[in-house]
Amino acid sequence: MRVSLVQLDVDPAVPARDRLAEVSALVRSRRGDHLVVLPELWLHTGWVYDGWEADAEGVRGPAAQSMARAARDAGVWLHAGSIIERGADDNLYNTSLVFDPDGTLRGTYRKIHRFGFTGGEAALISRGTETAHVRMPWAEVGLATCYDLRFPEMFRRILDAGAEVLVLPAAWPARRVEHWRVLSRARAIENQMFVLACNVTGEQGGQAMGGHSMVIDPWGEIVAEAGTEQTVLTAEIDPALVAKTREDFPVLQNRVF
Ligand SMILES: NC(=O)CCC(=O)C(=O)O
Repeated sequence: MRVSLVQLDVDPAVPARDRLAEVSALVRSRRGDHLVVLPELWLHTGWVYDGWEADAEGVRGPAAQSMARAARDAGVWLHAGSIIERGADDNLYNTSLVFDPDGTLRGTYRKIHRFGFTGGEAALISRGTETAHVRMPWAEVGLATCYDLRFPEMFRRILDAGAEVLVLPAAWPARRVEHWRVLSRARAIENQMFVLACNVTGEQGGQAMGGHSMVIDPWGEIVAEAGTEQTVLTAEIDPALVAKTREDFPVLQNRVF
C-alpha cells in the first residue's frame, strides 16, 4: 500500500481559495498512490480562528466537493484532513473527511478532544462523540485528530473496532514536536498498528508549526519522517505486518482493561 502524507506550509495570509486550488492540484498529482493524507484544518487554519464562524461549511460543501473531485481525478483514497464543519445543529466541529477513488464520501470524524483549555478550539468548537474508522481495500483505518493523540484510551477503542492503520492529521506546534514524535510512536507500539501522522509546517498565529510528519510501523519503527519543509512524504507499507506483529509478540492478549 503506497501512502503519501502531504505536509503543507499553511500560511494564514494566503486566501483560502488559493490554498484550495494548490492542494487540489497536489492531490491530482498523486496518481499511483493508494492513500493520500492531508493535515488538520489546512483550509481554515488551525491557529487563526477569526474566520471559522464565517467560513465553516457542511461535509458536502464546496471544499468537500473539490476534494471529492481531486480524489476521483487522481484515482486515490483521500483522507482530506479536517475542515471547520457547520453541523445540522448549527454548531461548529473540527471534522475529518475520507473519500474513495470514485469521490464518494466514505467516512467522517468529528474531533473529540479539543485543544485550548479555555480558549481557541475548546471554546469555539463542539466536541465530537463517536470514534470512526473506514474500511479500505487493504486495511481497516481508524481516524483521530491532533490533540486526540494525548488520550491513549481513545486509541484502545479504535483498536477494539478493528483498526490496523491509524490516520492522524494535525496542526501541532514546533514547541511540542518531541511530544508529537514520542506519542505517535507510543500509539503505534501499544496498539501494534501503523500510524500515519500528517502535520503542517510554517507559521500560524505567531507560532512555528512542527512538521515531522511520520509513517510508523506496528513495531514503532519510523518508516519515513519529514523535516520542517513543505513536502510529500511517501512510503510503502504492508498492512499484513499488523497481524504478524500481533502474532509474533502477542501483548494485546494480556490486556486486563
Ligand atoms: N491542534 C491541536 O490539537 C494542537 C494540539 C497540541 O498543540 C498539543 O497537544 O500539544
